[in-house]
Amino acid sequence: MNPQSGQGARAAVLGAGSWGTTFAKVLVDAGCAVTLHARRPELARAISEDRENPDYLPGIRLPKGLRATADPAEALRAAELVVLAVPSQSLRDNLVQWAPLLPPDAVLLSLMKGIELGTTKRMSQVVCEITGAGPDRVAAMSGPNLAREIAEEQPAATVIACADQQRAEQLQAACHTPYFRPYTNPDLVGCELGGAVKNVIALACGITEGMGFGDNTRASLITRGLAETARLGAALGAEPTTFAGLAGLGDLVATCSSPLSRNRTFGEKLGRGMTVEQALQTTRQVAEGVKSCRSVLDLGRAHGVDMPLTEAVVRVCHEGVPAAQMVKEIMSREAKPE
Ligand SMILES: NC(=O)c1ccc[n+]([C@@H]2O[C@H](COP(=O)([O-])OP(=O)(O)OC[C@H]3O[C@@H](n4cnc5c(N)ncnc54)[C@H](O)[C@@H]3O)[C@@H](O)[C@H]2O)c1
Ligand SMILES: O=P(O)(O)OC[C@H](O)CO
Repeated sequence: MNPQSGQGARAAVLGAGSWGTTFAKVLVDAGCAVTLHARRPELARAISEDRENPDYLPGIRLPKGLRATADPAEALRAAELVVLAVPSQSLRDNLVQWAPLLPPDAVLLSLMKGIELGTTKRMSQVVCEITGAGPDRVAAMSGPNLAREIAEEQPAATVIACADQQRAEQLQAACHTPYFRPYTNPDLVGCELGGAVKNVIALACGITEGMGFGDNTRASLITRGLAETARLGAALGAEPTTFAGLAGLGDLVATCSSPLSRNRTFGEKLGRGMTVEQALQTTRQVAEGVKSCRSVLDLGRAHGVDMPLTEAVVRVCHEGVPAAQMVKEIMSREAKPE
């Protein structure tokens, strides 16, 4: 990548779901040369030739310059920037296959919002572990970024988090368009935690929405969800101000409020009485919080952090506790100062 500016970088985007495809479009619109990797050849063909991803972004016209391939080696050839956009729990397996194909100096950008089950690692930690890349080459992007709105070029902002400020600025330049405004932040831990925990809180918001509760309930969940995210962040060395920013409050508000959110929608189905298995059958895209609620809770427990909303979501999603009982339990917790 050009050391002064990431503009015009050769980029590979691995994962042609809704966010990978949308971000590939953003990069093309910002002037990068982009190849998108889709697992299925027929989807790669539709993206390259019909300029549409009918499975994940139907009706969105993709830019002419966007090429897609089902061959990861072809996507990664001579890439200066490698963008990772697969479900969090499948990153490790995918990356083990892709690692030998990665150009040695490529910058690695994670778009994922989850915590790995079993290891409780953040996605950038998994990337460093599998690829051997140092923290100066690994970054994460997080913020209020519902894919479909951005694919429609509705204005939005985001955060590029990297320990290396110059790297963060390169990435900022690589994806800055008239409709997509990236900020930088050196707090990788805080930005990644914000993205992972908001999915869990969005599930809680969806559940209460499905039960028929309104805006006071949602605002209470957002605010107390932010409090437990910030507590976890403090225990892990994040900057408190990150949680007041786009990757914290910004993403919480967007995800907890939007009918486009897969996590909120999933929660709504649970709140209306579906089981997790029934809800899973109705959705093709990933709702990260369903799995990450357990790893977030494990992370909190390992650091002695109280995360009552996360715990409540785990109980509904994985322990068969009815949503109504969960609400009763949350509301009757010991009274305390804010
Ligand atoms: N969609 C959004 O609005 C959005 C916005 C910001 C961040 N994110 C995050 O980006 C990441 C990717 O999300 P997405 O929305 O693109 O997901 P998606 O479900 O729309 O697509 C997932 C993609 O990963 C691929 N994949 C590779 N290995 C897989 C496996 N083992 N199982 C399932 N799919 C596999 C799929 O083929 C598909 O192309 C998630 O962590 C999500 O939280 C999404
Ligand atoms: O659709 P969701 O719930 O995965 O949320 C998408 C984005 O993370 C919103 O910023």
